[in-house]
Amino acid sequence: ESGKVTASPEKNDSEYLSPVTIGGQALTLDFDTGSADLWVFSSSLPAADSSGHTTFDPSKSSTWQAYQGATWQISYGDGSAADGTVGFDAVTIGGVTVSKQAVELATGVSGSFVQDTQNDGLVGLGFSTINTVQPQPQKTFFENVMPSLALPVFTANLDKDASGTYTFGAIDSTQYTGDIHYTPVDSSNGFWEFPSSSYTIAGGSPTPCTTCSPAIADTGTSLMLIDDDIVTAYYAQVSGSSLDQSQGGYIYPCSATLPSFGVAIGADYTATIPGSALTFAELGDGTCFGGVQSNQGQGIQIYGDVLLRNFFAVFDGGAKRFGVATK
Ligand SMILES: C[C@H]1CC[C@H](NC(=O)Cn2ccnc2)CC1
Repeated sequence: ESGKVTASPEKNDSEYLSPVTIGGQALTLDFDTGSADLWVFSSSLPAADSSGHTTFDPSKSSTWQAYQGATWQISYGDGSAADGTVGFDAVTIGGVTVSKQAVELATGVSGSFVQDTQNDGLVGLGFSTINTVQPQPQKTFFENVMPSLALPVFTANLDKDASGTYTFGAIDSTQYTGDIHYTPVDSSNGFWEFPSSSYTIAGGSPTPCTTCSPAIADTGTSLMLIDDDIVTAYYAQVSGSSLDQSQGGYIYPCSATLPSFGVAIGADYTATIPGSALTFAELGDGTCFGGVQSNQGQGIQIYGDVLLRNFFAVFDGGAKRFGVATK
């Protein structure tokens, strides 16, 4: 089997939201390859926290099975967090169903989730070694459905300020051009992680960097969070740019011309993003906030939506590899 769903961008393409049905209830969730918990706003949340959101009410699902005593709590790279209880229910994405998927009910959510009223929760598409359910980590939707998919893959075809597609179980050749360039994935940290040991700024042949941190493909992160030395070298090419503490990153006059930025996807492909696609947001006073920002020395580079929306991306759970193609 295979299925596809729309991925609709929020403002500034900060996240992409997709329709999911759980126990017959429709919610709008953020597919996140950088985590492995499927959690939803629940009817047990305080009304002040769930106001504006669609909530899942287990008492209204005839197929809900509570997982007595199980709990979960997660915190994300942007400082957001959520926690709660667990059960099992039928989860359908694009017509593909897992009959007994672990569904984590939020009884607590941090402020940024409360405010993001279009987002009713997350579908983690990382590896279940980082699932936070206690006493027993639970498998992701993709891990559960993989054996019944025509191909053990899902693809992300995100777009700039336009709806894209997530597809499970097929690689739709109408969604990309040329070859798909794959790299093996090291899933030992729970991420779609691969080496990225060269880069380009303003084109040219790639600069090797033996000290460059490995990278992860993370649909749940808006920006590209890159090793500090590379980010410094990038904005040295942007006239009028500066590191603005209050905004929390590099800003520049929106009239500036940004150089292209290319990053290695494994050993033999450089994914190059044109400068015109590297602004994340206009701050409203003629300055712009860059899509390339520092990873604050985290020892991992996070290739989020600023990269992914420029390519067709393949997450291959069968061969444990990640691939990109132009489109
Ligand atoms: C080390 C990495 C740090 C960045 C992590 N990404 C996220 O936190 C993405 N996200 C999801 C919800 N809100 C933000 C992935 C791990």
